[in-house]
Amino acid sequence: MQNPTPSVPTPEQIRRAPKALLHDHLDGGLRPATIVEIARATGYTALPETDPEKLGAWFREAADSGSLERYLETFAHTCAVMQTRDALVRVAAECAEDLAADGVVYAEVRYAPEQHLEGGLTLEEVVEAVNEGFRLGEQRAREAGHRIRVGALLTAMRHAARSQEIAELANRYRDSGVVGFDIAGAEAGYPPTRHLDAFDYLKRENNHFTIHAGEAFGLPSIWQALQWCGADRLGHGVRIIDDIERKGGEVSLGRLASYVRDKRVPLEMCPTSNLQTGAAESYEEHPIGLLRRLHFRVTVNTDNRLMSGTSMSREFEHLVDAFGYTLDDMQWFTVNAMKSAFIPFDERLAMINEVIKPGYAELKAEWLFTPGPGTPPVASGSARSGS
Ligand SMILES: O=c1[nH]cnc2c1ncn2[C@@H]1O[C@H](CO)[C@@H](O)[C@H]1O
Ligand SMILES: [Zn+2]
Repeated sequence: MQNPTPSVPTPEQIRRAPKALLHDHLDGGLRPATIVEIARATGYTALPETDPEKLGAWFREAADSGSLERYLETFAHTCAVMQTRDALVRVAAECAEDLAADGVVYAEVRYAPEQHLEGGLTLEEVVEAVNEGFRLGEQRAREAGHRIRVGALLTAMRHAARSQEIAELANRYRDSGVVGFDIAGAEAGYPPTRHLDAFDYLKRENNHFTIHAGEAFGLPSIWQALQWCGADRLGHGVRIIDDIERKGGEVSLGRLASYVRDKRVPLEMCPTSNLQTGAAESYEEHPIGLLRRLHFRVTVNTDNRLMSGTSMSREFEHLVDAFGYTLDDMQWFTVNAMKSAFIPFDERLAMINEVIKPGYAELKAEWLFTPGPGTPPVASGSARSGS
């Protein structure tokens, strides 16, 4: 038998492969059945569908509009059912369980605490409820035979004016479950420089942050996020492709693209989400293919599992179909993500060396133990030697 590697992984191998996720919205990943149940229990009557399957389809279709603004409108319904302590604990626990069942071993999950105050919770109570949910989900995952570690990123909404407050909140909880900060929401008209105070504060505190940039808006947004705000990572960053010129087989990088590659700035790419908001045309044409070839620090992410009907495994399946990626490529993306995580260096290294690499090594060795064509069938029943 020949070593079939490097071969295209099967969906089952993709699911079992250890994965690291840096960009996933808590309010973009609820189970449709949970939305329906919480809506019923809390008296929220504005859901467009009350059958879970139809509701899931509604989210995918409504988000599939080609515009980031329309995509974001769908979050009104998920946020509406995330206004009580119990709901937040439940949603966060299910998030950790769902990611773990999909083979995610490390996740940074983000949400905007300011969007969960309508039921009377304080910002602190929101953070504590979500943290409690993540711990519960990690424990349930362990009981089900999966290992996952989840950290929270606190998001400030870019159209609002609470970023300083949220940055302080992220700093206060940095040793208890919160690993960093982010800004999200409509990009056009709301440049990241509106929130310079918050970023300056976090830098002075030696804390970490990522910025949604270069998704619906182009290079100026990426440039500001990096050179004015000092972002550690870029949420999406797909438009960096606008600073890369291709003529025939020749590729040349502009100053900003060079900077991003030279400084190993992590790009949190979310292919399916980009197709829905119009930031990319198809998986085959998604900039991730070129950026990976050019050795940018690219990572693969889900963004919003509910709105995009996706999971980490599904994102990888699409990329495997489009680009023929192998387990080695998957490992490369996963190690990139782990290197770019906001937890301490020693923990990242241990995750790479003790969890991710052994996980891929095991999958890559599977061909050695699959029975070849000449293998005799296993005898069943009474055929015992010497009797
Ligand atoms: O792809 C995105 N781009 C910008 N903002 C987003 C995206 N996905 C979700 N959110 C926004 O982030 C908030 C906190 O999780 C969500 O409520 C949504 O408004
Ligand atoms: Zn996002």
